[in-house]
Amino acid sequence: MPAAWAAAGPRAEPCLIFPVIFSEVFSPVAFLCSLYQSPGGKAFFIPGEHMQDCELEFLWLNGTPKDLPLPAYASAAAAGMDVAAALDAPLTLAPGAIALVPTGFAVAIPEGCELQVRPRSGLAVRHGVTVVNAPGTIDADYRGEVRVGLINLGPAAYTIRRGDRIAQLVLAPVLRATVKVVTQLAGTVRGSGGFGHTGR
Ligand SMILES: O=c1ccn([C@H]2C[C@H](O)[C@@H](COP(=O)(O)OP(=O)(O)OP(=O)(O)O)O2)c(=O)[nH]1
Repeated sequence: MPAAWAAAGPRAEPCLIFPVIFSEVFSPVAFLCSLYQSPGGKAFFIPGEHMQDCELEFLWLNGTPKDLPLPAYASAAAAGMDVAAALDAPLTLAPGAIALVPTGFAVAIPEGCELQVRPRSGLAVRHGVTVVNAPGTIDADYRGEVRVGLINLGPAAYTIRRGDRIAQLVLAPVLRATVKVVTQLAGTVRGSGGFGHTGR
């Protein structure tokens, strides 16, 4: 995990220091979404116990349902919380069909983070049912119902029932850019080569 996030390097320094100072002083929650600046100038996420402190507020929109679980991690180190369909009636997705499936809740995400709506690999590989806009983005300032856009890419119709786990929610940090117009970009070896220019 830390290696996967390691990347920002010295140029990210100004935007990394603020969240650390801010979070350490004001918000233990936001701390988890912050980057830590090492003496060597490399940025990385602090692994370990801090990552378990982040609190997401969930609000059931139609009262707490007796039959639906809260989004939950299925294993000790799972990255995503499985989320269940809050359907009133079964929904059959014909091959090629898309449906927006309700979850029955809204969330308040710590500023500086997003929730990604990602497919469950079992559903995708076994039945071709996946998140059509994967990864869906739940913005920190969104207060509407979280919904999951599903598409059936498989050859057979697939029925989703209330309580079925349809996707997973992954909390992730957000870096926002300041856009600056320039007349020339710094040169690189790759230059404008892309779209397979290095071969198969
Ligand atoms: O899978 C998703 C994706 C988005 N949303 C909600 C939360 C998100 O904050 C909002 C807007 O999503 P997005 O910005 O991806 O959609 P848009 O088409 O650009 O809509 P908007 O113009 O409202 O931003 O819709 C979901 O509930 N599920």
